[in-house]
Amino acid sequence: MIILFAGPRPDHRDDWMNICILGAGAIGGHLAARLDLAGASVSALVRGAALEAIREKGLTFQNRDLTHVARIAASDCLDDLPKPDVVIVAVKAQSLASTASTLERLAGNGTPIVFALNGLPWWYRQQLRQRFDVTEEVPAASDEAALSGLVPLENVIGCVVTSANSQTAPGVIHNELPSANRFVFGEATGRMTDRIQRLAELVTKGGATGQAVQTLAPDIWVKLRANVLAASFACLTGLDMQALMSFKDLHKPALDLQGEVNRLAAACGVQLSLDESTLDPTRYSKHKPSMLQDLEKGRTIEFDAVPGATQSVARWLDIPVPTLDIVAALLKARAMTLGVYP
Ligand SMILES: NC(=O)C1=CN([C@@H]2O[C@H](COP(=O)(O)OP(=O)(O)OC[C@H]3O[C@@H](n4cnc5c(N)ncnc54)[C@H](OP(=O)(O)O)[C@@H]3O)[C@@H](O)[C@H]2O)C=CC1
Ligand SMILES: CC(C)(CO)C(=O)C(=O)O
Repeated sequence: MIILFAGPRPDHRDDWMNICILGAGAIGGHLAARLDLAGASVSALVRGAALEAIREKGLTFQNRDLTHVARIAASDCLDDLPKPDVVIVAVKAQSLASTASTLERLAGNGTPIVFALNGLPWWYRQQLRQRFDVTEEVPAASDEAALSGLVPLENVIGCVVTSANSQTAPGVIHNELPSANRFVFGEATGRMTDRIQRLAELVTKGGATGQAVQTLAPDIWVKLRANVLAASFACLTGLDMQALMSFKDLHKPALDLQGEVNRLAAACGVQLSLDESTLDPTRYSKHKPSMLQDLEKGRTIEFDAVPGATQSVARWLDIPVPTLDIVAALLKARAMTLGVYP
């Protein structure tokens, strides 16, 4: 079931939902702005230069159609912020472990926690392990090891984000394509609930596309397939999305990679077909995928959550993924050489 909300922007503040964003970078900042525009009470658990900037000047969100300055409560201490009805986590996957004690505390109070990250989510990997009786141990340093057991699945809401953004200065978020901002919410338990419908409604009121779905797995796999391809190829070549897809020599390996991810998705119950339209450069902007943004800034890349986690599923299910293995090996070598592999 898919529920899509569309409605006018309200001119009043809804008091019924206090939403705390943990990690107000590109995606967390985008969501904070949308929810503020929708009238929710938004706060941010944020640190460093971004905290100073948001306190002094507010959080600035801009694209070619809109500039919005959200005056939101911000702190690096949860106790300073209003008690949240829901928390949205939008850190990089390799930073999830650093949020574990905060999330354990929130989950202990029964607070719903939305995970708005790329890659195969820790909670979905946990479900796949159980479903396929995977005996391989959970890697000790992984987000899955840090969070499973601390955050019960009843508290977990997944969010698949399709939206191109970057943080251009602390507390300043640039959104690349105003017409392509989609946030899909789904319960880890696979139920349709009021809370995911409310989140979708707020995001839509804030001017993006919000959806609530009963089963998030199809969206997870479609987005994973796009990221495995775009993020890996971009990091290997340094090209933005439009330039990448304009380079026709990449189309054959891109389709091979798509086919491999499709086979993994099918084994997990999600049927996908090859989508050649994703290779059309006119669909894209000059956005550099967030993984390339990190690589260029010398920050650790989301290798483990994106190509790495995809390879793990292939090994669990004994499905060959030769193209993915080559791409992942090259990416890992490049990331290690640059010192950005975890
Ligand atoms: N950027 C994009 O266009 C898209 C990104 N995504 C995905 O969204 C997720 C978030 O990415 P993105 O927004 O780009 O990442 P950013 O790096 O822009 O933002 C992450 C923020 O989280 C902060 N953070 C990390 N750990 C903590 C912590 N323990 N407490 C408080 N703050 C913390 C970081 O602060 P600090 O800088 O101090 O480390 C940073 O400000 C990723 O999984 C990404 O792949 C999905 C679709 C598009
Ligand atoms: C490519 C893109 C923008 C798609 O939403 C993305 O996921 C990223 O930059 O990480």
